[in-house]
Order: sequence, then C-alpha cells, then structure tokens
Amino acid sequence: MLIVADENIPLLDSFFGDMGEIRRVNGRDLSPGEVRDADILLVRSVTRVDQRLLEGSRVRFVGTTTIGTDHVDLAWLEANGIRFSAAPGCNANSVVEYVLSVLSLYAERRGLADWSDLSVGIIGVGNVGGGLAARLDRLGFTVRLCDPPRAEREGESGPEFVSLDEALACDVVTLHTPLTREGPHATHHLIGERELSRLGAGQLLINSGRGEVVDSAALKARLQAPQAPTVVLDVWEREPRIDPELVERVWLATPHIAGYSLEGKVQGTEMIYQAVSRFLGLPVRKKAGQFLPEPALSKMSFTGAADEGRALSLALRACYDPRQDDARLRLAMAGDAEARAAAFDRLRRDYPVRRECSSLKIQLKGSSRSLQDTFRAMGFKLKI
Ligand SMILES: NC(=O)C1=CN([C@@H]2O[C@H](COP(=O)(O)OP(=O)(O)OC[C@H]3O[C@@H](n4cnc5c(N)ncnc54)[C@H](O)[C@@H]3O)[C@@H](O)[C@H]2O)C=CC1
Ligand SMILES: O=C(O)C(=O)[C@H](O)COP(=O)(O)O
Repeated sequence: MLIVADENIPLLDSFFGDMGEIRRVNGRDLSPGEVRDADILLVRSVTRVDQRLLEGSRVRFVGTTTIGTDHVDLAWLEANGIRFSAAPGCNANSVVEYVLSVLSLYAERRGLADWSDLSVGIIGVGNVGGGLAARLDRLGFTVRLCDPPRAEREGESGPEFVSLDEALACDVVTLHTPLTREGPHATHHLIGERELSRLGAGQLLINSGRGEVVDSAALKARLQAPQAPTVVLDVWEREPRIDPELVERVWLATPHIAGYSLEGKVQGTEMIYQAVSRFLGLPVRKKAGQFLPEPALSKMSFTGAADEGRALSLALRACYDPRQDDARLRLAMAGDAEARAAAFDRLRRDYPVRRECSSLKIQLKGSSRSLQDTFRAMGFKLKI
C-alpha cells in the first residue's frame, strides 16, 4: 500500500510506518502525477484536494491532519466514494493559548492592572471558540458569544448568543469560524468595511481562523483611517503570498502558526492514524502521548513575593510568546513576492518546538488560593 503524505506531518513513520510505503511530498506543490498510484493521501491545509488532483488516481482515503477543511472539496470526494477524515479539535487548545498570550500582551500595552477587565467577543463558538470561552469565563472575563448557526440549532437549550454587532462592541473581538463560501452563514469576508467601521481605537481584533474571513483590502483601508483598532493576524488572504503592507500595519503578525503547538500537531497525526486504522480494519495501538518528548522547560517556581499578574504572564509567555513569531515574519518580508512566499512557508516548515501550558509544572510557594485557581484555569499543572 502506498501512502502519499505531506512532509510537514510529524511522526509519519511512527504512526504509519508499519501500514505501507510512505512517500513524502511538498504539500503546497502537490501534482496529480505524485498521487496517481497512492491508496491513501494525507495532507495539511496547504493542499487543495479536488477533482484536478485526484481524478484518475487510486486514492480511496484522504485525511487532513487539520481542523479546517476549506481546502478539501468534500462533495467531490463523497460523490466519488473516497473516504475523508479531518482532525476536529486537534490543535484547538494551541489556538486558545495563542489568543490568551496575545490578550496578556494587549492588557500590558493598554496598561491594565487586571486583564480580565477586558470584554471579549468570540465569533464562532466551536472547539476553539468554545474552549477559549470556557477558559476566559474561569479567569473572570466578560465574554460574549456570537455563533448564528449554533444559536439557530440550539435555541433556548444553548448558551446565550449575541449578534455580530454586539460581539463587535467588545474590547477584544476574536474570530474562530471556519471559512465557508455558501449558505446563510457564509464567512467569506464576514468582517468587511461595515464591520470594520464599527471597531475603534480602544479595540483589538484577532484573526486566527482563516484569512479570507476578513476582507483584507477593507482592513488595510481601515488601518489607515482615524481611530483604527489594534489588529493581530495569524491568518492571511492568499497565503503564502501575503500582503507585506498589511503586515506592516498590524500590531502582531504571525505565519499561520496559532495551532502549531507540538501537542496540537501530534494529536492531528494521531486522529488521522485512528481514522486510517478504522478504514483499513486495523487495531489502534499507538497514542500521541507516547511520542511527546520531555519539554525543554518543565518547571517554574514562584515564591509568595511574586506579583500575581506578573507570575501568570511570565509562565504563559515562557510557553508561548507571539512576539517571537511576529519578529521572524517581519524579517521574512524583505525581498520580492516569490522570496516572501517561500519565507512564509519556511517559517511554518521549520517552526520551533512549542509546548502547551499543560507541559509546564508550576510551583507556588505561599501563594493565594485565587492565584492557584488562575494557574489551573490557564491549563498549567500545579505543584503546591
Ligand atoms: N490559525 C490556526 O493555526 C488554526 C486555525 N483554525 C481555524 O479555526 C476554525 C475554527 O476551528 P474550530 O473551533 O475547531 O471549528 P468548529 O467547527 O468546532 O467551530 C466553528 C464554529 O463556527 C461557527 N460558525 C460558522 N459560521 C459562522 C458565522 N457566520 N458566524 C459565527 N459563527 C459561525 C460554527 O457554528 C461552529 O460552532 C477552523 O475551521 C480553522 O479554519 C483551526 C486551527 C488552527
Ligand atoms: O488545523 C487547522 O485548521 C490549521 O489551520 C492548521 O494549524 C494549519 O496548519 P497547516 O496544515 O497549514 O500546516
């Protein structure tokens, strides 16, 4: 059996080595010729999986080790009897930690003594948005949820949902919808000129969903107008050919890596391994946990003298500080369009190992119960 797989999927040999031959490919440039004799195709978000790629091939199963599925023509796969599996939720916690780290930096930039004074509007309340809401709720933030598809489906039985405009009135607006182009709740350019005109200087807009959810031409114009909001972008229209002028105008710019914790990536591979095993009728014996190495930083200790807010931001940023990714992306914006696109993909391919808060044990000596609760709410393990 031949498995054609994106070379950027971690642990291919560990999970799939005993199932067949693995052919590693560059997912961005994958051609029909490279998949023609494959039985199984494993991709990431950068491969467009459609009729053009697969017609006439032997492929019977496609797996994407990602949450998003906007790069896959699901209807064509179904019509052609090709089984498909994604990895819902695999890196949701990584994105949640990305947003929390951005929030801690933003509170500092605003000079806020207590970051939970910020109200947060979450647009798209699924695995990522829902996980973020739960975390923020435990941390004492005011959270507004906007998810019309869920509101329609769940009615009175669901949580309280607000309109898009109500969510846009929060101090922080963070986008976690999939990219969809059809239907009553299509998200393509969901945030356009009208929505951007509602955001002002005291507000922060974060997009770590998909670039095309925001109209970037309208965003560029809004960022040049008076009273512009602060903007953080992890995802961009037309990746990897992103707009260097937009990079210049946003506060933090990262190369689509919000979901790139090692845990998130390995869980993505694990979920697709499980799906392939089910498809082939093989037992599921391997687990992501057995392949996660010891983290480089495993313990942090705070004494009773530690300032609570500072202790939290230190621990959070020890795990992940988006300013490093921002600096790398800005450096990569030199050169012509081809060089910039190649650099964008290189930053993603050579991404340094990043571990989630759960990999770090926090020792709190003589600390208050409330600080312990806060660290737990963030997902850290406590050693008291
Ligand atoms: N930057 C990154 O590295 C990553 C980005 N993502 C992106 O985040 C997206 C969301 O991920 P999950 O939460 O796991 O997906 P999910 O499918 O669990 O949740 C998405 C939610 O968005 C809602 N939604 C759909 N249309 C909407 C609209 N017009 N307005 C408001 N809400 C709407 C859905 O009802 C659903 O509850 C993914 O589809 C992917 O595109 C995911 C992982 C990593
Ligand atoms: O899971 C998703 O959805 C994502 O956006 C991934 O984090 C994107 O990673 P790549 O598949 O583009 O490496």
